Amino acid sequence: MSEKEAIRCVQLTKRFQERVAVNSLTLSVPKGSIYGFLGPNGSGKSTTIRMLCGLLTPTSGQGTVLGYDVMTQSEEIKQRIGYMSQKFSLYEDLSVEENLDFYAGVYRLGREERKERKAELIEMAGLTGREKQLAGSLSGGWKQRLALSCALLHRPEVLILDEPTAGVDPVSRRIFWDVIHELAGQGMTVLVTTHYMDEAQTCDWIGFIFFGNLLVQGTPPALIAQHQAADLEEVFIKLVREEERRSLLSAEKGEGR
Ligand SMILES: Nc1ncnc2c1ncn2[C@@H]1O[C@H](COP(=O)(O)OP(=O)(O)OP(=O)(O)O)[C@@H](O)[C@H]1O
Repeated sequence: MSEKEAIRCVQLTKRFQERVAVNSLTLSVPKGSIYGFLGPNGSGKSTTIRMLCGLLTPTSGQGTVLGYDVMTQSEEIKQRIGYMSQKFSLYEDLSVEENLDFYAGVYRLGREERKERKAELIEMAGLTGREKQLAGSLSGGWKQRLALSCALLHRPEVLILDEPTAGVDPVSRRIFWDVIHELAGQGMTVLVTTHYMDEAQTCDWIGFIFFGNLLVQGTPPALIAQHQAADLEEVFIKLVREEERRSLLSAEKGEGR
């Protein structure tokens, strides 16, 4: 693993019984970059993320996060990453501040650090004045920024976000992505899944996964040029159609997937 890589997977594979959810995935995320992980529903993005976070054991292959092995060093990884799952893990009956306190406790922050981080993150998320508001009464965009703040309390070096903006309005999405870019500008590595191509367009790197297979990886302009497409959405559609044609052909030849 190079010093410049934050995340590396080599032939990472996850099977659920007969189903191959992630098939021999090899990818690399440079430190300080934003890597957009794209693919249709059910293509293996969340499964990959769960393996990288140490929440799911790979069937085979290798994965490292900041040089730590996902198979054997998941505790070291968990201490150094911030993870936001598809369903924000907030306590709806706790206030903004109480949610932050809860996660500060999980990350075992000392009193002073807790106070300092809470103040910084409340400001960063634009939650000033809402400290006493119940998380359950916040709109989607605020919930999302609170969940991000909770994931950042322990100053992680890598941020892993699984569809953080699903169902959030365009203005909130824009504010959220401004924060993501600011964090990356400060050296944070971000791995993020999204179905929104306007968001993907602003990533430094893109990986497209389909039925567990990583089809392509590159910068948005390089992928658009390679596929002679107008934009990333067209690249995405072309890749999916090509794959569907290929799997149809192999099914006709009796090869199966
Ligand atoms: N715990 C599990 N047991 C069995 N199959 C699973 C499990 N988790 C995921 N799968 C299957 O693995 C495949 C990949 O799912 P995954 O959730 O990783 O896809 P995804 O790309 O994140 O999809 P989405 O965009 O809908 O979140 C799917 O076919 C899914 O049904």
